Amino acid sequence: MSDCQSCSSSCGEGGTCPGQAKEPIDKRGVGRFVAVGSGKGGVGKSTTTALLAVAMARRGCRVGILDADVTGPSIPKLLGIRDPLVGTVAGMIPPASAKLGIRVMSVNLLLDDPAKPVVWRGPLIANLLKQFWNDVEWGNLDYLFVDLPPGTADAPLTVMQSLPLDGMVLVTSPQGLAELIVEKACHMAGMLDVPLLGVVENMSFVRCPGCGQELDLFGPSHVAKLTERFSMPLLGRFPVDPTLALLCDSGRVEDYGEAERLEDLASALEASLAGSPVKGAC
Ligand SMILES: Nc1ncnc2c1ncn2[C@@H]1O[C@H](COP(=O)(O)OP(=O)(O)OP(=O)(O)O)[C@@H](O)[C@H]1O
Repeated sequence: MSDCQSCSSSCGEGGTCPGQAKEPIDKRGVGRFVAVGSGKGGVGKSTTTALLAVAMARRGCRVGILDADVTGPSIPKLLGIRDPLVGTVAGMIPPASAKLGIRVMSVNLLLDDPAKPVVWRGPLIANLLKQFWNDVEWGNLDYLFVDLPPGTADAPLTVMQSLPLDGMVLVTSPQGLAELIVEKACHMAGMLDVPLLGVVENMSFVRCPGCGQELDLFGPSHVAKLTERFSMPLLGRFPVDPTLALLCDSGRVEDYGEAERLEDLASALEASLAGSPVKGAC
């Protein structure tokens, strides 16, 4: 937690000051800690988080996903994980494991009924997110992806301040509104000193099943403006793909067949991360 006594601000927020310097946090056995955020909800942030994890797991990397979207957790559903988790006597919780060995922690794996909503105020959610890092036996991982809650409010702020992030991947879609809101998330990352690793444009186009032509379902892309403005790379573009939607709905996102697109995504992220030394690279 930050120390308000050492801060010149009079915001009265009690430990959530965005401008305050972060104390270094031990990354334990995690090589790369990557947050995935969007600003706007519904653009495919969780799907992209899962695809990033799948791309790295297919390369033989040890991968985890910390589902920080406490009020809208969807990672277990995407990966077909249903069994609730049980803590050990020592108070630590082993994460769940998906088909490719992707380790997962999500609030939905702690609820008796995953359909019940988590109706908690900000401080409770903030504490849970810290426990997801401190009290989970993640073990040694090459990549830990964090599916951030949408927006720029309390919960994403807590994650970005209390986890040892190497950087953040932004997910957007071609709609003007999504681009505008993702800019806010970019500014937030800048305020918190979290490096922007790049942007993934999801739902970029739809391929005509008849002639194969790419159609701009949501209008022309604005992603080049975004990458230029914030000096970050475009990590990948994903089409609106009914097969992907079906795989997500049936908990089989790990079976997504676009091997080349996923490999390109993994390479682009790896290149973006290449600036700083890797611990436990796969
Ligand atoms: N490229 C795509 N093609 C087809 N369907 C997609 C694609 N990307 C995401 N979807 C579908 O869109 C829905 C929303 O995706 P997802 O949950 O990843 O969004 P989100 O941004 O994480 O949402 P929230 O902000 O509510 O957490 C899901 O049903 C998912 O299967």
